[in-house]
Amino acid sequence: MEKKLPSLLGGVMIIAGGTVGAGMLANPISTSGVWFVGSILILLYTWFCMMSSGLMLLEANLHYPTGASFDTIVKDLLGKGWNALNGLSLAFVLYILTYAYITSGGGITEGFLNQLLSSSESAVEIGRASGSLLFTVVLATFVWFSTKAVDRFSTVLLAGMVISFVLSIGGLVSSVNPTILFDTAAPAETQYLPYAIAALPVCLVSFGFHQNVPSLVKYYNRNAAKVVKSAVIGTLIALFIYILWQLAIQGNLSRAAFGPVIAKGGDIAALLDALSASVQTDYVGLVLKFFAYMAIASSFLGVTLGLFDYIADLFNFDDSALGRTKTTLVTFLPPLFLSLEYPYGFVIAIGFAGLAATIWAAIVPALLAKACRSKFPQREYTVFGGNFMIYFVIFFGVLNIVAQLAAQFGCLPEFKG
Ligand SMILES: N[C@@H](Cc1ccccc1)C(=O)O
Repeated sequence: MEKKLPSLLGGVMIIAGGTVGAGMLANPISTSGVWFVGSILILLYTWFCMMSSGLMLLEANLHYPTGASFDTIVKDLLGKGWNALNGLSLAFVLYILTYAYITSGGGITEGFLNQLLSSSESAVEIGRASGSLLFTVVLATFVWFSTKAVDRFSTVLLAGMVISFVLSIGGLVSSVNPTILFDTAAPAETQYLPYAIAALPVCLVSFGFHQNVPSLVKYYNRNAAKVVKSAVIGTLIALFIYILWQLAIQGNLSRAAFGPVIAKGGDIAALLDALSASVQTDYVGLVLKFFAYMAIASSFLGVTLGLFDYIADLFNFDDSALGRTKTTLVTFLPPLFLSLEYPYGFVIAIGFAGLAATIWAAIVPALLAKACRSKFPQREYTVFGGNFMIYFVIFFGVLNIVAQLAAQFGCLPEFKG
């Protein structure tokens, strides 16, 4: 008798949960130059390409035994060189995201503690470094303790995120101001289009979920139709949430008000403070801060758990208390030091994560699909659109790389608010 497969809902939640994360916090800032209408088009384009590349990964994955890792598949289909590049870009994304989460989580921790410890007579300033340190130590302890501890805590965070998102977004969406949203009060010569390209790599990060594809193949016992449906619906849910988020932020905070936030490297605490100042109710600003905080913490746990396992494997650290301590130090110390040295780098770091994620989450999956179509005559599942889609996704990947490099070398116009 065949075992019953888990319901579709489970897979949709795995994909939606893996996709939605702190990456979305950077979207309104990185798209402040093109503003709302342009940002929706960029999100749609990015969603379509990232969803398709996820399906290409699935196509390649199905030619290998269940549980086969990225490493096995890339080595077999594309060779050692690509595999090394793939592994490096993956590790880089995990490290740089950890740094981004520490800077932003540290900033919010600092703000909360300053508020909590200060009285009307004496203002307490614990400083950014203490905020980052505290944020990292508390969360890293969960990771050090066990995967199960991370799992439990993530579930609590996820529930908190859903509640606070609904509470704050409701208020913000109802107070959207069309003059701000469509920037109708801006002078006629205002330019938007030149800022479109720079937003791409940041949006790409917010649609990254590809590390979950192999687990889903296992979860549904190689039933391709279920995995496809989960990936499409799960990423559509993410798209819907991101559009609501754009509406809430860019409908309340004017384009010009992004200047000071950008000057602080797109610091999330700075964004939330600016927003609190422009919406009337204190309560919305506060709930939103909680939302952002939990989004950062849950992404932090997800990403660092992946990094932890990767490092333990790479250095052969065992699972004893001492082994786990070594792994914890190698996982968390480099990004922690970087964040103490450069505390305002959230959006810049997300952009770099986009550059590296382009390799393993867009270009490599397309190349894998292409290679497996010529290597294996038999096919269980083929992504729609034939070779055209392969080139479409590769073009998207190359465009993202060019965008990030051009921004790096100062060849793109920079929006400063
Ligand atoms: N999408 C995740 C980050 C991520 C990027 C790439 C791969 C996996 C995860 C976020 O928004 O936080």
